[in-house]
Amino acid sequence: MTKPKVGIIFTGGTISMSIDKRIGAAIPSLSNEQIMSLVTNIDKYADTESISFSHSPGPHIGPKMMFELRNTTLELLQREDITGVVILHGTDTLEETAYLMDLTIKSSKPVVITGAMRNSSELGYDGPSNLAAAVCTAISSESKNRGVLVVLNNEVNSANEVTKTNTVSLDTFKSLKFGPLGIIDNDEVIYYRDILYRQFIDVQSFEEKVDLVKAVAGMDSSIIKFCVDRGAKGIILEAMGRGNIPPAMMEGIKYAIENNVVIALTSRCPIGRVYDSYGYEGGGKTLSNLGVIFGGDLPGQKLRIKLMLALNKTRDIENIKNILVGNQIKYRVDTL
Ligand SMILES: NC(=O)C[C@H](N)C(=O)O
Repeated sequence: MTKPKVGIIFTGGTISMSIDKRIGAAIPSLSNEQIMSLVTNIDKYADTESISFSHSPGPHIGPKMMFELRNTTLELLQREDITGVVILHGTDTLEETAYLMDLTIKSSKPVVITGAMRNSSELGYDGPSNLAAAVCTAISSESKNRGVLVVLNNEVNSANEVTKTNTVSLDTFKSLKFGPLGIIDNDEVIYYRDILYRQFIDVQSFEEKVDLVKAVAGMDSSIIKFCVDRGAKGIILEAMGRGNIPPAMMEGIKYAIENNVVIALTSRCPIGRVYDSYGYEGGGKTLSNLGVIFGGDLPGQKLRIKLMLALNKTRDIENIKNILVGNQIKYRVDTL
């Protein structure tokens, strides 16, 4: 019987690291072959093809590399002999890469991103088990049409929903509102729920100049003005609670909007949608009246990725709003 073939793209991250004795800290060091050799018995399940993309820690991967990785992934997905793609990635920026790829790849084949929280010098290195679980997920026909998936600690999460929640735990990737889509048990992926909609933004590039500003108690307008003056095209405002900011930031918001900088707002709370429910100075209503877009329930770093893509497609504020929070360009999973 022919086995399914999985393309495995290596980008770096802790899964490829060991402790360098001279530095006394972890750096990328394992070769692709060394990592693969630790995933014992995987050849019984799938044929694999390794693709070397980079040896980068997560924080060294920016939107440009994410987009290149998306292109490399697309090339693999277009091949008939490839059943699915697995990507090894540093966990620090994994959710941003996963989300960028989820929004820009329209394929029914599984794309699964994994990593590790412990490097290969540590007791309990979780790289091999995560990689094995990712391959099991990529070869399952059940994984088709579910968008980009994040697999660590034997859980499958949607790129759309997942975020890194814990600096050290193996169980760090969480879909905070509704939990994982499924689990990997006994080398098999079992789904408990589906995502209703996926979103596709048809772009070949992204707008680089999008900043993120977090609102803190007593903050003024200086950071927002700085972003505008150095050429930001968009700013993600990580506001307080339901979507409010200190009054002294209002001047900066007005300045940004006068200068055609798109402001999209999300909350610094880890769970919940933003809404313009407060009318006091700096409250959500005063922001939406100025033209600030209320960005749903995404964490700031993911809303930033989405705005970067949206700004590459259109500069029209209503169209941008539709891409960020509208329903019309979302497509049902089963239409693929
Ligand atoms: N666990 C990890 O992969 C964290 C590491 N700092 C990285 O993102 O490369």
